[in-house]
Parts: sequence; C-alpha cells; structure tokens
Amino acid sequence: MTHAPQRFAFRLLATDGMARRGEITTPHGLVRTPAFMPVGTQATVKAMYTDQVRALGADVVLGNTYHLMLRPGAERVARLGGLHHFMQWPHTILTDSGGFQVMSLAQLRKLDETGVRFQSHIDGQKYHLTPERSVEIQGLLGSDIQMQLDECIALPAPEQEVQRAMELSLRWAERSRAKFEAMGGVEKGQGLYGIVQGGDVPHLRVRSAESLAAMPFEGYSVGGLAVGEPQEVMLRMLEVTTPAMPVDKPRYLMGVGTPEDILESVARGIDQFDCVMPTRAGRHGLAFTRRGKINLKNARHADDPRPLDEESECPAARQYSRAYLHHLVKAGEGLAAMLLTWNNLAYYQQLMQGMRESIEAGRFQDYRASVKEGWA
Ligand SMILES: CNc1nc2c(CC[C@H]3O[C@@H](OC)[C@H](O)[C@@H]3O)c3nc(N)[nH]c(=O)c3cc2[nH]1
Repeated sequence: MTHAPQRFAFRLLATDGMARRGEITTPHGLVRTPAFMPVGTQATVKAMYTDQVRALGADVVLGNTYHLMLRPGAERVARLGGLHHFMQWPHTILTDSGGFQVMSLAQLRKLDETGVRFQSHIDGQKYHLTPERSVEIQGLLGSDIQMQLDECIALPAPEQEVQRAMELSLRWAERSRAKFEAMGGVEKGQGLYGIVQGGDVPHLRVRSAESLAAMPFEGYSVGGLAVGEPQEVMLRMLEVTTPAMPVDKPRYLMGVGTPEDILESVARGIDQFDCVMPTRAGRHGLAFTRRGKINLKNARHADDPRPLDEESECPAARQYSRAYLHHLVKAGEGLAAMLLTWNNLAYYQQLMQGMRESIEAGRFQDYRASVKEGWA
C-alpha cells in the first residue's frame, strides 16, 4: 500500500473579532493564514527567484490556468514533471481556473452553459474551457489548491445579470466538484475551492455562499470583487458574505489588494489574498514601505542618500539609496524591477506576519491602528 498523502486540512488556531489565525495543510506543506500569495501567473513571480520569494515568508504562489494552458500547455508541464518541478517551487501552489482571464484577455469569447469558447490572445488558436477541462488542467499542473470555473462579471451590473452569472457559477461549481473527485483530488490531499459570486447584491451573495457551503469544498473564495467597485462596496460585501461562509474552511478573497484592503478584509474574516499590486508596482517604480508608498520616478529622490527603510530586514529596503533606485528606474535598468519587487513583497509578507502574530496575541485592532498610523 503506497503511503496515502495526508488529506487537505484547515485548522483555526485563534480568532480576534472576525480576524482569524489559521493554517492549511496541503501536499506541499503548511500555509500560515492570513496569507498573502504572490502572483506567478506564467510560472514565475516576475523579477524574483523562487528561493528569494520563499525567504520572504511566502508559503504559496499562484499559477494561472488560462495563461499556462495557452503556453507552454498543461500536458507539456505534466510531461516535464508538473508545475512545482518546472518552476522549482517545492511549496504550495494555488491556481485560478482561468475564467477571469478569459473574460479579460481572450479574443472572440463566447460563454454558454457548457463553458467558454475563445481564441488565444497569443496565436489565435481556438479553445473550449469547461468546468471539467479547467479542473483537468489544474490537476495536470499538480496544483495543491484549485479553483472551480466561474463567471466573474465587472461591476456595476444590472441585478438580473449578476443573478444569471451567480447561478451559472453554482452549476459550474457542481460540475467542477464532480470532476475533481473523479480525478482523485481528495485522495491526493489537494483542495478545490468553490467561488462565491453575487456582485454587489447582498441577498445574491448570501444565496451563493449558502449554496456552495452545502457542497463539500475544501475552501471557499470570494470572487466577483476588486473588479472596479469602490473599496467600501467591497468591504460591505465581505460583511454580508463571510458570516454566511463555513467557519471551519479557508476563505480566499481573489485579486485583493492594497495593504489597506488586506488589513480591512482580515478584519472581516478573510484568510487568503492574491494581488499583482506589489509585483506590478515594483516594475513601475513604486515602493511600499511602513510609511506609505514612494514613487521612485519622482525627481525629488535624485539626491536622497537614505534607503527606503533602514529598519527593514530586506536588503533592497535597507542597503540601497533612494537616489540609486531613482537612477535605475529612470535608466530603465532591470535591477530597478528586481529591487523594488523584492522590497514590495518583503513589505507585504512583513504585514501578514504582523497580522498573524497580533491575532494570536488578541491585539489585532492595535496592530491595524499602528500600521495605519505609519502610513499617515
Ligand atoms: C484583480 N481583481 C480580481 N482578480 C480576480 C480573479 C483573478 C485572480 C487571478 O488573476 C491573476 O492576477 C491578475 C492571478 O493569477 C489571480 O490568480 C478572479 N478569478 C476568478 N476565477 N473569479 C473571480 O471572481 C475573480 C475575481 C477577481 N478580482
């Protein structure tokens, strides 16, 4: 009898109001929550080495079904040993189902009950992404935490449109779950998350959450947010949604967010986050620090000998002058993206570590207040 891998598990270690401190066990290790998951859409966290990402404290990186199915192809990654080996990241990988990217990147897309037909934005090749094919691709990649295929619509949208997309996503949740179980995902210790939709309509959010809670998902995502709505609408939706979600399963708010978004969402019961913000901002000359954001493109840094943050543990924040970083950004040097991405991910992981410790100590509100004071 081969060694049966441990089942996917979530342990709630402490709570402080709605804020939760937990840990997830996956086939590739432990995920400490609240967790920020750097985005590695095309099998790389841009401008970073994987051991560097790990050293900053990340337990999970994200891959993306839409991008990887188009290039290099899921079957090819499987033939080459799976995504963990391919990108040399031996820790947990979470993959999105591709629904979001198809609607935002693909050309000539046609969505119907079966799934979504589209043409690749790379070479125009035709695809038909169904709930079953999305789960199959995520299994081929070897993803530890997989997402159902869903329909995420932009806001604002008419209520009947929000309802249609939410109800379609519920039917796709059932089909995704059936395929995941048929592929033996549960026995492999992998997790499949249902995705709560419902736009900015409270009763649709609750119906989606309760319907998904009745299905045996290992975790639940809050989707359909960070799609153009004001922050207060997003936070209000969390206030109506998380109470309707199972308390003993992880909750992942997709695509969020700024440091403030994350603080406020942890305060409303969210455990997992992903966002391109720290990596994309780093490539555009923007540094996140304990004292707020610094735009290194700005000429006022040209003679400033100070580092970004002399107290940071990250060399990118402690060793290099703002003048040097400004020079690299203006000169279009690759090192600018590398150092600023390193700084930004370090800042985000330090923020998450601070939240985890403060929830354990019952001091989350004090921590939240002290972080916000630093930005003022
Ligand atoms: C930015 N705001 C936002 N992103 C979102 C994503 C993509 C995140 C994925 O998109 C990629 O980042 C651009 C990463 O690889 C990540 O996995 C979503 N994905 C699904 N399946 N359903 C949603 O309702 C959804 C909502 C989002 N809101």
